[in-house]
Amino acid sequence: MNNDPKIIVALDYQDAASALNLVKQLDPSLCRLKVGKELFTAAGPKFVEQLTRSNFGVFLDLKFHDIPNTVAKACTAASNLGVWMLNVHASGGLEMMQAAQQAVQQSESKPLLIAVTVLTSMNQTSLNQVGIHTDLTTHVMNLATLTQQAGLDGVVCSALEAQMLRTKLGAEFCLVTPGIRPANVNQDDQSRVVTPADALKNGSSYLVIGRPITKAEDPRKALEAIHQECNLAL
Ligand SMILES: O=C(O)c1cc(=O)[nH]c(=O)n1[C@@H]1O[C@H](COP(=O)(O)O)[C@@H](O)[C@H]1O
Repeated sequence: MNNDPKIIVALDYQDAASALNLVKQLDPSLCRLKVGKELFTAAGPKFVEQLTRSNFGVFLDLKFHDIPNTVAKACTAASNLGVWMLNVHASGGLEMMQAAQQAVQQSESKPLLIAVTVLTSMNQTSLNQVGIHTDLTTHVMNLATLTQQAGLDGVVCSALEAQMLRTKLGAEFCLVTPGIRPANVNQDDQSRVVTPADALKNGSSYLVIGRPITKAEDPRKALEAIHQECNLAL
């Protein structure tokens, strides 16, 4: 029995029924679940509570990015759902992240709070297009350093940056890495992709995986194959 599953399955579905159809094929010892903007908007907080009650660790991925007071209040509401992890955008700034962290620490359940650095769908060109001309890797490092300074538990980044962040920010800092693609699997809209085994070798704490599992003919088998590829306990 694995009490700290490394794989977080992204439940990117349009309704609760479709999500539950996948969840019933999975097991809390094999993975955690991520509820993002699509499913949360369609199925709401009650559905998140239903998942947390079913023993799965739930990562509520709403990537809050607003003024500090608004984000802090949103983090309180999210913490009260009993989730395991939630996130904000690091580019919201130091003050916003500190307010978010304070709200989480004042909650009863104190979930892990992490901040998104540069989305894995972005590359240097897309970063330049939004007016950021810093080298992408340096920008990730700057935002991750700011996140640590704000007292958060970790960041969302690409596993391409995990090694650098692990060395600079220490063993305890949580590195959550989406953009995971087993070899020979479609890259979809992701730009910065890494295989599951390489991501763990690079120092990722948790791998966020959506379509390679949810769109597989047999999602349970796809999840187990990733465990085997990474030598993770089944
Ligand atoms: O915060 C996230 O989870 C996230 C951050 C990021 O930089 N890139 C990224 O892909 N994600 C999420 O991770 C999941 C990746 O899904 P797949 O591309 O289908 O594996 C999606 O739910 C994204 O919303």
